[in-house]
Amino acid sequence: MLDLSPARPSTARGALSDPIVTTGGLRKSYDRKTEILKGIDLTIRAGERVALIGSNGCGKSTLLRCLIGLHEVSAGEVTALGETFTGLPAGAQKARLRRKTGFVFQKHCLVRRRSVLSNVIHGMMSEPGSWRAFSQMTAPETWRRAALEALAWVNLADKAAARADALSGGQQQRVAIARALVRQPALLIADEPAASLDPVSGQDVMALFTRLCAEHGITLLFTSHDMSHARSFADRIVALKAGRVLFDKPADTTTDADIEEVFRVEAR
Ligand SMILES: Nc1ncnc2c1ncn2[C@@H]1O[C@H](COP(=O)(O)OP(=O)(O)OP(=O)(O)O)[C@@H](O)[C@H]1O
Repeated sequence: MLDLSPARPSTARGALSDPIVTTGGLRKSYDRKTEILKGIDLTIRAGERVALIGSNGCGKSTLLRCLIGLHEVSAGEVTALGETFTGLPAGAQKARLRRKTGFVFQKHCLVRRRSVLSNVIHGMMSEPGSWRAFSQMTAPETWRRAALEALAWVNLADKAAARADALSGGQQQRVAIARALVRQPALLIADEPAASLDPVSGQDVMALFTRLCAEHGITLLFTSHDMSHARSFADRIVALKAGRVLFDKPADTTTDADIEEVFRVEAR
């Protein structure tokens, strides 16, 4: 059931909260020829909002997937949400990681013909008895209530009975956010969540989920090609270039020159 108490108190200014995700020397290759990530050392602390930036194909999505055990790490170690692993997490670790993590992707991947409410209930899939999350008809009452509550967070409670494909793209992305947050995960991973939206809807969606994460004490790691989103909605910006961390600094001290360097094409 959802905890509807006020947002958990944030860490006192200046004090460091506990690490939620740590990597040491993380390397990733999909084949023997190309190494995508060449030794990533990263720490993300509870309650932080971190933007991961970098040019197309630099490995942002690969890193996100390695952190939560969706892709195998070739070398190095990951500790995420209390689970430490090399390679891939063991089955039980993977299940625990999955339960504590929410995902939002560029393509919201809703089941088009199902109701908005059923789609949000699908967010319960990793819970024990997950078959019951298949539809609102089979879901326990507590899950239905949690899903309705999550829909209220994204201002779509009145659309609960509508078919998912009857909503606009921006509304569908808000449903995907409700689905990701319905279990109140400790960590929200968002891979270009606003990329398929128009500028105004994209801004609204970013503002909405960063506010919800802050209110519910959820740590946020998102990728974006929109530097205004990275600067406005993250506390920290981590830039990847050529398989390494180019910089990792507070968003409010990241300069235009820093950003230019991220996207500057090296002379061959
Ligand atoms: N499952 C996979 N199998 C093989 N290669 C992959 C796989 N996923 C990604 N890659 C390759 O890894 C590299 C990094 O891809 P990735 O999607 O992580 O980059 P990205 O920074 O997220 O890119 P974009 O900004 O374009 O989304 C690319 O060369 C891509 O082709």
